[in-house]
Amino acid sequence: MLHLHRWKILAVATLANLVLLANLAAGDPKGLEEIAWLDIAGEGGAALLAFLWLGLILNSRPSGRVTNYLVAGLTGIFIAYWQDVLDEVIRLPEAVVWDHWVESGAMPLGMVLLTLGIYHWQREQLAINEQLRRRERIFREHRSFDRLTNLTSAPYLRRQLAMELGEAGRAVTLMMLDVNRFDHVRRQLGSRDADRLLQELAELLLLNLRQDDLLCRYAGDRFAVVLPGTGEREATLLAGELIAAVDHFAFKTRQGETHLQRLDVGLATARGDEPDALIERANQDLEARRQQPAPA
Ligand SMILES: Nc1nc2c(ncn2[C@@H]2O[C@H](COP(=O)(O)OP(=O)(O)OP(=O)(O)O)[C@@H](O)[C@H]2O)c(=O)[nH]1
Repeated sequence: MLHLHRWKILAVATLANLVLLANLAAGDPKGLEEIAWLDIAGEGGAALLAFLWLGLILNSRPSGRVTNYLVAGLTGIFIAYWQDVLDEVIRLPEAVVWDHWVESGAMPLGMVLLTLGIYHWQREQLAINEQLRRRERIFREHRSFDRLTNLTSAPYLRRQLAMELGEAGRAVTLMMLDVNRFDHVRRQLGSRDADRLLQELAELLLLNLRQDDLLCRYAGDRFAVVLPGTGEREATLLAGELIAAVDHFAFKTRQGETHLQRLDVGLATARGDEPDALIERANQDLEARRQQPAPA
């Protein structure tokens, strides 16, 4: 990500150099015996840490308002400490006052901007968490994520189901979704477009689910949805909505051709099952529905 922010990095480096040049132009280097090394270590260490935080922020964030606040805040803090360090090695004449402004002005300004940045960052994170809910539901475990779709995988599904099924008195339905004849689709489109189709289908399904539902990639072209607090009737309605959404999804191949696909669905509402038994029933239901003739 650092390459996205090269202007910001250049601006901070230029500012630090300007402060150094202004100190050199206005003052004289102190003798070695005058230097308080402990102060240099403390203030220099703080400047270095502020610079390191700046690098870490820039390396992990896209451009935008929140990043600008964080960078401006940390730059203020870094410059204040940098001036502190320069004060230790360069003696400025009594008449010079701007160094006090750099030190005492940049620090509180930096703190205010950093606080604003952290406040907006927190709001941004809450919004992202809301979006991630349908992928993660209750806990976050990044080793469980499927690289292609960014959805969680079958072991994660089992753990979530175990938690849901442990909650007495609450209906839970498991929905299995499978792309019809995906093997044929993969041969027709090629692996790269088939990969992209799976990714886009995952996004489409997420968009059509409710806040508390959990979508996982069960295996290959099979997805699973945990529907908490949902009985058979409601789950059937939801399944119909997902089928309709996929029916109307006009996937575009890299050649710009339209490809249409169909989703097969299986449902199983928990009746005291263990996770594996519920998954098995949902898979069986999917296979049984496939055998039924398609509605005219
Ligand atoms: N491109 C791509 N293909 C995948 C991926 N995972 C599984 N597949 C392919 O998905 C196909 C799944 O085939 P099947 O299990 O026969 O399922 P199907 O063709 O949908 O058959 P039905 O389920 O009976 O409709 C295989 O060709 C796999 O190679 C993936 O991540 N990317």
